[in-house]
Order: sequence, then C-alpha cells, then structure tokens
Amino acid sequence: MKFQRPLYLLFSSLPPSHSSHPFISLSLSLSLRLCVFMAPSFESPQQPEGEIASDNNTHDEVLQKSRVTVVGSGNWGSVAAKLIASNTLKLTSFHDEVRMWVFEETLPSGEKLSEVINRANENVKYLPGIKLGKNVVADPDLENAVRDASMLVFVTPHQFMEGICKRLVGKIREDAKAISLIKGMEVKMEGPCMISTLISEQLGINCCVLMGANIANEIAVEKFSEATVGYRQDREIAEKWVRLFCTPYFIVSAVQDVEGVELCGTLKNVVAIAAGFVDGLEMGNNTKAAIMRIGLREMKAFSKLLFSSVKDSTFFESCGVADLITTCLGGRNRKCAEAFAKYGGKRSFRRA
Ligand SMILES: NC(=O)C1=CN([C@@H]2O[C@H](COP(=O)(O)OP(=O)(O)OC[C@H]3O[C@@H](n4cnc5c(N)ncnc54)[C@H](O)[C@@H]3O)[C@@H](O)[C@H]2O)C=CC1
Ligand SMILES: O=C(CO)COP(=O)(O)O
Repeated sequence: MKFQRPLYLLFSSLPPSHSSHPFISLSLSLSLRLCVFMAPSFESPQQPEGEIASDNNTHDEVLQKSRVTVVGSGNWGSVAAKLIASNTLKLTSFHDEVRMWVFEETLPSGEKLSEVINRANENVKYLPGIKLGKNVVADPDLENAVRDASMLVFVTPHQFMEGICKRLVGKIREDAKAISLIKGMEVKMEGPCMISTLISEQLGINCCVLMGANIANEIAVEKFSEATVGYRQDREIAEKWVRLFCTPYFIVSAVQDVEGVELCGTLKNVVAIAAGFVDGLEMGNNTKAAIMRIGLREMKAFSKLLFSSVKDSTFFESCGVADLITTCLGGRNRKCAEAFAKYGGKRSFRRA
C-alpha cells in the first residue's frame, strides 16, 4: 500500500489543465478513492501539512530546537535549502533560520554572490528565478556557518568534500548529525571511499544519505518527486531527516542501507554517461533502454561486491531505478556525454 499516497499527491498537485484530461481525472478519482479506503495502512512518512500537527516532536525536542546548516549552495544545494527552509518555518523542533554556506564568488557585476543571495533571496548564479525563503541566510564563512548547527546537510560536488571536512575538524558541535546529498565517491589508492564514510570518519559524527530521482531544477518549481534516505542503525535520526525534507511535492522514505542508497546515487552517473553516448551516436531508444537495464544490473553487482550488506530492494527505491531513469533522460551527465559523442570526441566534457 506504499504507492497510493504518493500517487494521490502526484495527481492532486497537477494544475487544473492537466487534471481535467479524461484519463488523468479517472486516475485521480480512483487514487483518491483508494487513498481514503487505504489511509490507515499507508507506509509513507508523515507530511508536514500543518503548523504543529505534522511535527512528531517530543517535549525535549521542542526545548532543544535543531539548527540546520546546508554546506553547499550550487543548483541542488540551493533547492535543498529552499525545501528545508519551508519546513523549518512549520516544524517546531527546528529553528526557523537555515544557514547556507556559500563558496564565495565574485559575479560579473563585481558583487559577492553571498551578498546578492541575502539581498535578493535568490541564488542568481546557480538557481536563478527561484526565491529561497527569507529564512535562508547565506554565509561565506564556513566555520561561522556550522558553528551552532546540530544538523549538517552536505551538498557540494564530491571532490571538495575532503578539504571541507579537514577545515571542519574541531569546529562543529559534538552532537551534530550529518546527511550527504552528494552523488559521487572518492577513489583512493586503498580503494573507493563513500562520501558519508569520509564525513563520519573525519568528523566523528553520524552521517545518513539522501538520494533519489531529483533533478534540482524540477524540484525548485515544486514538481512532484520522491527521494530515499539511507541510514545505518539509528531509525530515529533518519525519521528526523525525513521530517526535515518531506513536503507534499517531495516525498521521502527511509531505508536501512546507507551504502546501497549512496552507491545507487553514485553509480547511476556512469550509466547516464553511457546513455548520453547512445543519444549522441543516435543509436535509438531500444539501445538506451538496454543500457539502462544492463546498467542497473551492473550497479547492483558492483555495489554488492563493495558491500555485501547492500539490499536488492534498495534498487527499487527512488534512489535506484527512478534516479537511473531520470538521469539517463534529463541529467547533466547524460547531456555532456551526448555532446561529446556528437562531436566525435573532439570536444572536451568541459566545452560540451
Ligand atoms: N543538480 C542536481 O540536479 C543534483 C545534484 N546532486 C548532487 O549534488 C552535489 C552538488 O551539486 P550541485 O548543488 O548541483 O552543484 P553545482 O554543480 O550546481 O555547483 C557547483 C558548486 O560547487 C561550488 N564550488 C566551486 N568550487 C568550489 C571549491 N573549491 N570548494 C567548494 N565548493 C566549490 C560552487 O560554488 C557551486 O556551489 C553533487 O554531488 C551532485 O551530484 C544530486 C541531485 C541532483
Ligand atoms: O542526480 C541527479 C538527478 O537525480 C542529477 O544528475 P546530473 O548531475 O547528471 O544532472
């Protein structure tokens, strides 16, 4: 019964022009009826629908509000800050303000990016045209941005994380909890290192992951999508992350398989590059579907080779097959590979 609620939400979030289509309105009415019928057995997490009603916080949590800092402010980082900021305003267990660490840049106008974000409430470089929420505060000082935070959301390109972690040692709260939205891994001489492991080991804190079919620009305009939180042992922490991220258009569920979720988010990028080559060489949809099917099978085999604990079921969550599909259809990795193949490999990925 896990699917009816998201299905209902998907259709109920459609604009009137879509929901008036005969097929969609039939599906909508069936979903609504199923929804009402099945309501008590929904497995999907609580939605933040009202001021306090949606916040399953305990008395202690209310007394100790969690402060959230987003480390990263690119395309997905900015959207994550927007999502979180809409929830911290509603949920009493979180401070309203969301700090967002900005890797400072000078814009062509000569202004500093962080100053423009705070003035315009918009990341004009990485997410133009979208208001982040007045409670998002951009901060170019990494140490200051994380100082009082008890919940740290890491969302930078993976290659910067080792340096960021080194700078954060001894600078964060001892009881801080982390989540990584980063799709990638460090490949060292000793072997691959997951980013959540890097964070946990270098900073000595618990680190969950959030991955899924999440093209940032779509979520920015509140189009429906799902995501998966992967956690190691502590279900309560995972549920807190779910509450922080969940909105009616962004449905999050938690699975106890941190490596499986993170490997899905990482390895699907390799398959998306292959899918881009197929597009660039105009090999057709059947070939692309084959790449995706075989790619998914290889993702699973590779993941299990690295971590025998990885669960088969994880590949059927949003972080698995759904992210693979969306990235092979609309992701930036696919786009770069398509352009590269189109120009016979004579264009670098950077120029593509
Ligand atoms: N954009 C998307 O649709 C999605 C992205 N992701 C993942 O999120 C992570 C972050 O990606 P985006 O937010 O899209 O970033 P982005 O690719 O839009 O922007 C790059 C970011 O890196 C920063 N940066 C540049 N040089 C830096 C340095 N030396 N140190 C630290 N930061 C530096 C830039 O200021 C900018 O904030 C990646 O791992 C990506 O795979 C995951 C889901 C969706
Ligand atoms: O991870 C993504 C969607 O879930 C985005 O993928 P790209 O980085 O290829 O755009």
